[in-house]
Amino acid sequence: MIPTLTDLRERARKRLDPRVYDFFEGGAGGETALHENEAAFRRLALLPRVLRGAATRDLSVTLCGDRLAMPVLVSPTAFHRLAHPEGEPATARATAAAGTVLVTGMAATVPVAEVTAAARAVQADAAVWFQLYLQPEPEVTLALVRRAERAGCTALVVTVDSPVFGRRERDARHGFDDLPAGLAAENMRGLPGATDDRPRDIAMSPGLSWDDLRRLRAQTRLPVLLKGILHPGDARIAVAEGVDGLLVSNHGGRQLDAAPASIEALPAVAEAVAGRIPVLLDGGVRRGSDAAVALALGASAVGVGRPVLWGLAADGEKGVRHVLELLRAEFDHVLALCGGGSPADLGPDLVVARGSVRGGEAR
Ligand SMILES: Cc1cc2nc3c(=O)[nH]c(=O)nc-3n(C[C@H](O)[C@H](O)[C@H](O)COP(=O)(O)O)c2cc1C
Ligand SMILES: O=C(O)C(=O)c1ccccc1
Repeated sequence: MIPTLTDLRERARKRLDPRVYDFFEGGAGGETALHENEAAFRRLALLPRVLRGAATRDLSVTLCGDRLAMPVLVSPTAFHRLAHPEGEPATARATAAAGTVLVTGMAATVPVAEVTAAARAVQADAAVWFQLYLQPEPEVTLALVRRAERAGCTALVVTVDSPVFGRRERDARHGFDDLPAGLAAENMRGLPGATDDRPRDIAMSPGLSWDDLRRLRAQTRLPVLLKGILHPGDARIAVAEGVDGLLVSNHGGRQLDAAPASIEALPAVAEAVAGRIPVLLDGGVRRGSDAAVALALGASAVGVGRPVLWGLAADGEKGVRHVLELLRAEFDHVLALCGGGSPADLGPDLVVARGSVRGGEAR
């Protein structure tokens, strides 16, 4: 039997300390946004087209100069060594083998240069992006950006949905508020606020504005994507500011619990952006069909967070390889069943609401 994501999640649950499993799995508040991310996909259906003559399929997409073998990438998640002793390098090898992008980040338990090296050992031109939270002191942010540049990262992903940290009730119940001895956010060493044996804490910065983003963009030649955009007004500002891409996300339901499902926020953001920059989506993507729905509604690619942690906890690099191969095979299959030969063949006319007799938008 080929394990599905559900099987890997169950294997992860059995292997992990319940406090760690709940840290990975949980959301903010009553976990409405977390639940809705998956539920909203189930309220949508694909209306397949037929006889389109797509004899072969090419799943690849190009994003900010990097070519991805499929429109599924690995969203940044904290602390991979909590899932598996090899941590981020194992994830990086599996992601490189799948030919797609790993977004590593500030909360990685292995330094970014070791993560990019692991990816490149598998695939010489493997793409690794770096996620960061802008720190209140611009010089600290700049030091992190230089680390990412030196490590060979090819884009920066600035997470903007976390002016304050989400209220995670599972973590509060367990009293889970620090990493076990021996694990740390390794990219935060040697920065102001760090000591010899403890890296600087990751600060959330409610005072940030578009000025801070402009400063960052003036300090680097790397493309900058914003992660955690939900409002079309912010998407319009981002385009006007010259941002290179957006990631529509409610942070996997871990920040604003009252936020809509990512897939429900996507159409208005895609409309505001009108194709000028790539729009990505993460949150609740568990099937190739979810990726296809997101692409049809205007995403250029999707990210997965928790499924990668399940694979990593269940079986290390091999588990992550398996997760990405399942999503690739399912997406390829759904594309074929929709009569498509490439991601560009998926448009909004293919998506309808379940439970409505006439279905969806006017076609
Ligand atoms: C355990 C965990 C840790 C995360 N850490 C980060 C992080 O450090 N930075 C960030 O921008 N997003 C972080 N996220 C959010 C993910 O990047 C992503 O938005 C989310 O997991 C996507 O939803 P999914 O898990 O349903 O695929 C984290 C998510 C999880 C589950
Ligand atoms: O962003 C997150 O969701 C997250 O869990 C986290 C935890 C510690 C540091 C940074 C992010």
